[in-house]
Amino acid sequence: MSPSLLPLAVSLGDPSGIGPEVVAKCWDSRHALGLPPFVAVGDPRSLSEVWNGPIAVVSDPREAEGAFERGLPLLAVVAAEASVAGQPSTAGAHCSLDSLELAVGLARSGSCSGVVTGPVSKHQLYSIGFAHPGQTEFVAERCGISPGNVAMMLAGPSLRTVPVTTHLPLREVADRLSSALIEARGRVTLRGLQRNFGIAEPTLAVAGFNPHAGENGALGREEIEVIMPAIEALRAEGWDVVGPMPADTMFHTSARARYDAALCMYHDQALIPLKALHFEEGVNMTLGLPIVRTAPDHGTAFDIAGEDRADPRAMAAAIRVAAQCAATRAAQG
Ligand SMILES: NC(=O)C1=CN([C@@H]2O[C@H](COP(=O)(O)OP(=O)(O)OC[C@H]3O[C@@H](n4cnc5c(N)ncnc54)[C@H](O)[C@@H]3O)[C@@H](O)[C@H]2O)C=CC1
Ligand SMILES: NCC(=O)COP(=O)(O)O
Repeated sequence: MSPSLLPLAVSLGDPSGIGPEVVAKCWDSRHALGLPPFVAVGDPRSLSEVWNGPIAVVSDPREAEGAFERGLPLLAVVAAEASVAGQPSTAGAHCSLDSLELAVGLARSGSCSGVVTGPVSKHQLYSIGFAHPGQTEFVAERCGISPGNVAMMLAGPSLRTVPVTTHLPLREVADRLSSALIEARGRVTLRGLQRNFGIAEPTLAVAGFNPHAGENGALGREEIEVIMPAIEALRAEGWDVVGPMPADTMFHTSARARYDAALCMYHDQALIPLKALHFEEGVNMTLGLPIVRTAPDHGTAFDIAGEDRADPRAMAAAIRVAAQCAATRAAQG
């Protein structure tokens, strides 16, 4: 069986969040949404609490394709206590981590064609000792890649963005930015566009850090001293890189049409434009890994969990993009 035909592993995320609901809704609408076979990984009770559709418990992902038409295939990770939608718990945090671990392992071992991760609560994970900023860095570590050599891409139909720095206090961003980090994230992004999206000669637009990209140094010198050297280093390797661009004018319609991805200096600079344009279908993808990993762009949404209000389209897009990227990679060999 070609790797792109293997099922995807989809972790349910925090069992008290909307992950179980959106995964179940994706299975319900699998034909209308054009979704490939996938196997859910998580606590069966978190699904049954919010959904009365059929669950096909499997013990091996190879059973998922055959089971996919009769029920939502599930590799069970049973939490120490049953979860309550909207009420995060320590047992739920452990379950979300165990589910993530199993799902990533299935992709790493080649049993699944990639992993789609359901939303977890960082706060809950930190409270049980999770030492990574997010799932991105956890998956990177499990794949033997240093966090500096992966990139978190947020992708929607008309925009892809990559933050250079991710989950850290805003006041620490300026100190964390370095030419080496910007260059590394830029290179991972450019290679990731080729590897996952089949864009042979990608164009990367690099955002400035200060208002008006520093106004020639009058409003900050990061553009001159930190960002420009990284751009020049990437150009010297032959990459098509533009910038530093003023961040407030690089996301309107005609500006977006001129690049394949925007490299942004911090989390909200990248995620605000993406979620403003594409919240309902935004996909978070980790570039630089030997495996395919995607996720919906939203979080656990504890405020609406259990109310049948969760929109499954971002999870569906994450599943679809993972399958497309796995197929693109397989075709490249
Ligand atoms: N990939 C991941 O695992 C992510 C996890 N998070 C985590 O999620 C938790 C909550 O984060 P928030 O900032 O509140 O973001 P959030 O995305 O969970 O919720 C923001 C708002 O959007 C709504 N919303 C989110 N997804 C929705 C959907 N599919 N359908 C309908 N409404 C939806 C929520 O009800 C809420 O009002 C945090 O602990 C954070 O760490 C946040 C983003 C990504
Ligand atoms: N804001 C994006 C986000 O939280 C995703 O993080 P990760 O858990 O996928 O690393």
